[in-house]
Amino acid sequence: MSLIAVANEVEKGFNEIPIIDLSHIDDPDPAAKAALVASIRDACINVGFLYVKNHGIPQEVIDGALGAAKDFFSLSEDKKMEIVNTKTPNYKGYNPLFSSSNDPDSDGDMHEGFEFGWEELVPKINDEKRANDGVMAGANIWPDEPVSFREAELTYYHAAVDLGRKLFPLFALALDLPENFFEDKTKNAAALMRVLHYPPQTGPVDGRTVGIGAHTDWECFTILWQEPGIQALQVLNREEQWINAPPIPGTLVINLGDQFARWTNDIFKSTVHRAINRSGVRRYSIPLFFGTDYDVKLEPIPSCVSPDRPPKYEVVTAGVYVKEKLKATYGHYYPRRSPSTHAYFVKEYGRNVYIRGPFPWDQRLFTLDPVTMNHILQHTTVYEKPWPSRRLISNLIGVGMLSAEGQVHKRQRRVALPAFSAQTMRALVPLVFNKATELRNKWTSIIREAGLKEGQSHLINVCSWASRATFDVMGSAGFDYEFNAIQDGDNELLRAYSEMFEVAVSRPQGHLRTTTILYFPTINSIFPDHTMRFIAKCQEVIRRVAGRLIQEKKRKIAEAEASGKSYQAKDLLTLLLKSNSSVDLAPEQRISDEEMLHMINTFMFAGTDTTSLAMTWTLYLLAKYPDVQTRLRTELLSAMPSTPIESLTEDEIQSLYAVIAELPYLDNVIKETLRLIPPVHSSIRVAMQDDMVPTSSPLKRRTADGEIVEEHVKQIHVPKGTFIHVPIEGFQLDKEIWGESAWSFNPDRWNELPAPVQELPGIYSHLLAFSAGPRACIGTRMSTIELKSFLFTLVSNFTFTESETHKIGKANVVLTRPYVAGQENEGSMLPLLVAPYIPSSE
Ligand code: HEM
Ligand SMILES: O=C(O)CCC(=O)C(=O)O
Ligand SMILES: [Fe+2]
Repeated sequence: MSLIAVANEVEKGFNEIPIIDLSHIDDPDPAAKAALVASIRDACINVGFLYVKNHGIPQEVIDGALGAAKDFFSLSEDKKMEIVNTKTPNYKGYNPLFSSSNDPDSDGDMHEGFEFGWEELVPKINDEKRANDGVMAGANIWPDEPVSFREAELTYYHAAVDLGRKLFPLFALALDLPENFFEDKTKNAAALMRVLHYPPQTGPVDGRTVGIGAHTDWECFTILWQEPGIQALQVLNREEQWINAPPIPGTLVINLGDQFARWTNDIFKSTVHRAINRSGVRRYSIPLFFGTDYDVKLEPIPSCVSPDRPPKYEVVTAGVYVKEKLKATYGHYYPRRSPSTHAYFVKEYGRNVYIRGPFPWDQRLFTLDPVTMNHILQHTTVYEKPWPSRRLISNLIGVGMLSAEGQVHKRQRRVALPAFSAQTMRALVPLVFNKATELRNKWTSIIREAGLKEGQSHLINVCSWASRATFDVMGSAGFDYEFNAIQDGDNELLRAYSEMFEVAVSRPQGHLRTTTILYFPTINSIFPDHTMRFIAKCQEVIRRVAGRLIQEKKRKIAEAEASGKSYQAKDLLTLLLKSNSSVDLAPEQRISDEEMLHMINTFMFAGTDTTSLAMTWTLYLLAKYPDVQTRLRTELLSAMPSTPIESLTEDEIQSLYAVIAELPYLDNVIKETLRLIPPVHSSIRVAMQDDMVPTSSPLKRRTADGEIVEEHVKQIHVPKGTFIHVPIEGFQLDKEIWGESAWSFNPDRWNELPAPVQELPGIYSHLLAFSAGPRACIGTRMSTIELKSFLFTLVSNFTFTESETHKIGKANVVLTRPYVAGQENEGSMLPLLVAPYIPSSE
């Protein structure tokens, strides 16, 4: 009977998973072998899953791998992040909680893992297998602790690979193929192994947050060890019921993957499965995925194809297939960890959660309740910025508005407010346009010098250019000073500022600080000596150069006044100085020259990188969503005057900007970027006294017998000293507030916002991106002018495309910055392919 006929006869689906005894695997008796093959064939055709007993992997080897895995996962997050998988081209190393999405519709898998591929236990100089294994190519990365980790995992790996090598002939026989059919296709053992850790999950399960989302495996077959005693794995049968696949002592699970389904034209099943750990304790599992060599073509075996069963799959190369899957699973353009962690908290514990920080005094309120957050951000005398984060900022830029509290802050904010009024901000428009045009010209000449032909594009690190541009704008709009950063960047003051700010986000152990700085601000508040000396040097330059600017300005204002005129410059410093000397200001409310310097520093610090990141992320999202880019460009071009921008008068620029400011799609695109990727990821406050805080969502509490009960209360008690996490991104990506599509980029959502959005505090379109209340951002208008003017100029003149070879990741290092995967140590970067826009090309 043909294989297809057999399949047709026995194909009946399943309600349980067969257990197959491998003790006869080497039995010379043909009948014993045939019986084994028949039972395997039945399992492969009907279930795609089977258990094997007497598999031959020694218990000590399993115990060793498990023990080392447990030790590894109990290391600190920072330690594990040293070998995070986005640093390698093929996702070897550590994948943090929620960083993978086996089910693309999920909110990320609720497990952390470690992945590696072929490697000899005793490394060989010329490891042919490793050199030849294509997709798996590139060295594994191992943690330096636990010290036995590499050896323990590799020992299990080789035992499992040996088992896999014995299984291939059985599968071949089950397919009526010669026993050695797969031999020349698996020379390099393209086997990937993962060790996985699933934290317990007790909150409601809604399919979006599960240990590992519903998926099929990608290779030929998987050898899966699961921790005894913990049910988590489930397999989907034909009736779409989830069948439990509990660990059975002494067995391993073998399940078939997509490569086999493709070889066999779906006669062998690659069955959907998932894992949810609701046991209340941690769970570990170890899958080893056994595929064919990289270059093997996944062509259907002739006996699996007939006129009635035509080929179901396009022929692809095995390695390419796995590579694509790896990218889809691990290569999100930004990690889902942070929003998933927030969603997980809400699901498990509700919208108001107390969490314990790393220190005994560190009790934190984590809230995603809009009513609670509004109270906290409005009551700035009760909720101050905690001293550790204030000290961090003050150490760098002095006590300016960002880090001051109480009377000092009030005084500074009062003096500064007039300088940021709508009217004075509008006066800056021509100056911002000048800078945008300068950047456009710079890019045009860079592209021209590259000698590009029509239709070609040039790789431009937009992140660095946006940063130069916003420094220039702040220099000239802020204090009438030309950094000339767009031109050459070689300016003493520019270097002092950028190097000093770099320190704030530097990488202490050669890896990025993640959100740690926000969650645990004390760790970073005390700089080591050599860093302090470096900062002192930068501060000395700033004091000298910027101090001189203040004195010069004061002299000019005084000179003008002496001659009966008023000094007419539009920069913030002039306005500040004027506002500070205004007759209605009592002398004790004036700020000193020293404080004035700290204000300048604060604007440099708070107003440049934030805006340049907003610009950078917008260009990135436009590259990522070409339809949005085209639609935006069409809108922008409709506002383009026939006269070149350079020849417009200041008044004409003002009228042009008045039109641009009202363009609806541009506005939507900017809002949507600031929502999806807010430059400031989160902030923190501390309660200076006991307080009763209003809440609009139930509190969850665990009773003595472990049950979770919900209490409907109107207020919660916040004791003095409690830290309050301000989850800016958390609110902006909340699916219960913004709807199911909250994590995707959709500028049109702003035409019709869901009702719960209106409840959000936030000074800018309900977003918390600029915060809310008396300590909200003072520069919202200024950054909007910058964003609109620059995007207008850049998007109408250039096209932006993602670079295939630069995978972009996002890290919260004080601000949310882009990094190129594998090049994190080179600093923040966002290379995009840029080409001049030629009207007929669209
Ligand atoms: C897209 C660009 C910007 C974003 C996303 C942004 C965001 C924020 C946020 C979230 C805060 C509150 C910080 C906290 O509570 O910890 C803040 C405060 C502040 N921002 Fe901005 N900002 C931007 C641009 C600017 C600009 C252009 C300036 C110009 C000078 C500026 C000056 C300030 C100042 C002085 C504060 C402190 C206000 C206070 O505490 O009274 N920002 N900003
Ligand atoms: O942990 C488990 O039981 C399942 C793991 C799995 O399906 C996978 O990693 O592909
Ligand atoms: Fe799987």
